[in-house]
Amino acid sequence: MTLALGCVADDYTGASDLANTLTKAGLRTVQTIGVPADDLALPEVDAVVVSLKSRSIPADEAVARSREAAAWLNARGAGHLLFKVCSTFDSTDEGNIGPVTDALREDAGEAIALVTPAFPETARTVYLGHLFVGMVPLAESPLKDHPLNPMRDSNLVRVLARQSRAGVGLIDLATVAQGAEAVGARLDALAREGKGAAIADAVLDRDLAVLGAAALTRKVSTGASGLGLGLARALVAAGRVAPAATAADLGGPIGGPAACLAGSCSQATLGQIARAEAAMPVRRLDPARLLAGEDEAGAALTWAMERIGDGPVLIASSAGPDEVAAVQARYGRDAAGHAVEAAMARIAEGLVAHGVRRLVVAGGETSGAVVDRLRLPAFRVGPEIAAGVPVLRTTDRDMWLALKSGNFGGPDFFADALRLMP
Ligand SMILES: Nc1ncnc2c1ncn2[C@@H]1O[C@H](COP(=O)(O)OP(=O)(O)O)[C@@H](O)[C@H]1O
Ligand SMILES: O=C(O)[C@@H](O)C(=O)COP(=O)(O)O
Repeated sequence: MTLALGCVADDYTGASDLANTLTKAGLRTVQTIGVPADDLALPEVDAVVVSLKSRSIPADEAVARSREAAAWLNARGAGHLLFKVCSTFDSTDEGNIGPVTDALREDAGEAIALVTPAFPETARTVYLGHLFVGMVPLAESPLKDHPLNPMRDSNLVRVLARQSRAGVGLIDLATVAQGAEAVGARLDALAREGKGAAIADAVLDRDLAVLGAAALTRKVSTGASGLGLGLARALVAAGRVAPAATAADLGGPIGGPAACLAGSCSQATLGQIARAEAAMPVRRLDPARLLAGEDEAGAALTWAMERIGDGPVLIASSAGPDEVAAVQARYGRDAAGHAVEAAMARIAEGLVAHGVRRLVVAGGETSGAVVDRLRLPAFRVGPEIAAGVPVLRTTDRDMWLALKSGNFGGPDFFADALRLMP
């Protein structure tokens, strides 16, 4: 297998978002969980997205795991390496986007990497280095209250500079509007000034096509699904990939019981859970009781088993910013997050042990915890449920999954997802 594009994603929902974008752009794509074992059988593909759970771990560990993934992809001839980060640039000043970008760029022998989280399809745009989420700057969006990575600075040149060894420059929209050569020249100029990364503006998909073409002339870039789209278009335009004529055959219906799990506390997910109440039984975990050592997971599982024969159920830990802050103040941010993730993973394991083969998970870290516990090695990518969220089919057994980024999906996401998972 010779890969046109190798991708290292810092979380599992982000990886399926990217795999969805690449598939839609015509690249045959597979998503693996972690670095694949040597004996994992993978179909012939143009792109592999290696999913890591490295967004919110110590930077040195994120660097080590990303390097391992990059080495696996490079050994399969990856022509270009994309480090997939969140379109809302989720990270803290202690890491991990800067350190991983520095490491992958240095390993590839490059002086500078192009970086952009722009993803206009989901209303993430970058102008003069400032990230906008919908109509507001990042620091005024709900991401300011993210439980693990509260984003309080919209200026990504500043954000990335605080995380990076080398300096960070800007490729502004006026330069992007001049085309890929102008972007390349700007990258060269910034590299001569000693910068190791450049935040690139992008507002429309056509800006991403320019950035993709410019990025492809180097070995490494960092971005969200939008840059993936740009790279995919550039690969097809350069004749390095023949766009797949038909979507991969993912196999027939699986049937049986279905369940949804939500650990995201994003505004979008909170709204989707409220809407789901009309369509299915919803059980809310009590994180305070869970952290106090009560068997919330066991109780939720018993509750689910009593109902799942009649239709899908939803179990959610999600809470609004005040409730999350109260739990974190008492138990600590990481301890609270890990305890809730562990409970979700245990519930998922119990559901699958009782025959659930259609599972929807909301939240990046939550999806990581669940998929790891279920030991799923890789996914093929199916139809899109909502922008950034595809249906996934496991490669080693008959199971449908949807891994939803907290922020993505329409108001009826849970019902929409289950409709596409027969
Ligand atoms: N009620 C809660 N209180 C505190 N933390 C929570 C609560 N519910 C979920 N969490 C934690 O918040 C984090 C949400 O992150 P994640 O699953 O990545 O969602 P998103 O996709 O919105 O970023 C997880 O670590 C999860 O365990
Ligand atoms: O780029 C994005 O916004 C998503 O692909 C993503 O990474 C989302 O992360 P979570 O919200 O933590 O799921």
